[in-house]
Amino acid sequence: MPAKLSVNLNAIAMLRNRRELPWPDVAQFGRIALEAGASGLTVHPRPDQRHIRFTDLPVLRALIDDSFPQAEFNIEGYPTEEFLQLCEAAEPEQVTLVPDDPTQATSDHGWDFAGNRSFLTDVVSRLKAKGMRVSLFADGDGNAEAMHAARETGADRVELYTGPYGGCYDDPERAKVEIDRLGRTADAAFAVGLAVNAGHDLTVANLPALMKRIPNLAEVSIGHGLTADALEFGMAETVRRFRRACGQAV
Ligand SMILES: CC(=O)[C@@H](O)[C@H](O)COP(=O)(O)O
Ligand SMILES: NCC(=O)COP(=O)(O)O
Repeated sequence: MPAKLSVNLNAIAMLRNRRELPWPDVAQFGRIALEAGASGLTVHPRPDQRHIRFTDLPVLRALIDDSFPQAEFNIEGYPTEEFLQLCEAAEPEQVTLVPDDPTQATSDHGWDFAGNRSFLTDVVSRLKAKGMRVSLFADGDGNAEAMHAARETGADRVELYTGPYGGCYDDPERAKVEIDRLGRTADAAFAVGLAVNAGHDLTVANLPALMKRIPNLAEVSIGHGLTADALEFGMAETVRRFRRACGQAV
């Protein structure tokens, strides 16, 4: 079964926020992704709104509802009261809870499930009562007990944090070690009845080996690598368009 692809729009939003201008248009890039067959859109609104702004959420919700009703909206973040209220207003199909500190540059670890059992159980139950699927960001460290504890919170899925694997792009031997750890974590998650997502620093180059070890991955969410490829593969045509606008014969 192929994994679903949810396109993370944070990097597009970060480019937009460099200027007080409405481009690149986050919703337009979401539309392009969904027209190209992506299964859904992911955003990770951080408290300082440095990339996704809270006002992006209803726009993306409307895009999916009006034009891509089969697609899913996935909102990721640390479950503050503000974040939970944003989710309740945007009604994403999936919420991915991430143990981020507000000052973190990006997500870099999964939950301590045992240490946050009661907090996570309350949050999961609040979101599920409103019909949202809940996924919990998890280290891919092969810890089977952590998957038991994740299951006990009532969550539906875990999202394996693949950053350490993504960081092995120039070290195939270390990549094999990380794949093995991620694979053992996924096995433990499946054994307790959790479905498994994965994300962070995934690329066209590193996805196939991950899919081979975890063929039942439900979904991958990808932003940074996918946006980098979009720039690379769209650059030549864009330069030609600008040359035409300069009056050049192209
Ligand atoms: C949970 C996760 O791995 C992604 O959401 C990642 O944190 C993207 O966030 P940034 O785009 O802010 O780095
Ligand atoms: N959940 C991970 C995600 O949405 C995207 O992470 P990245 O591809 O931007 O590293």
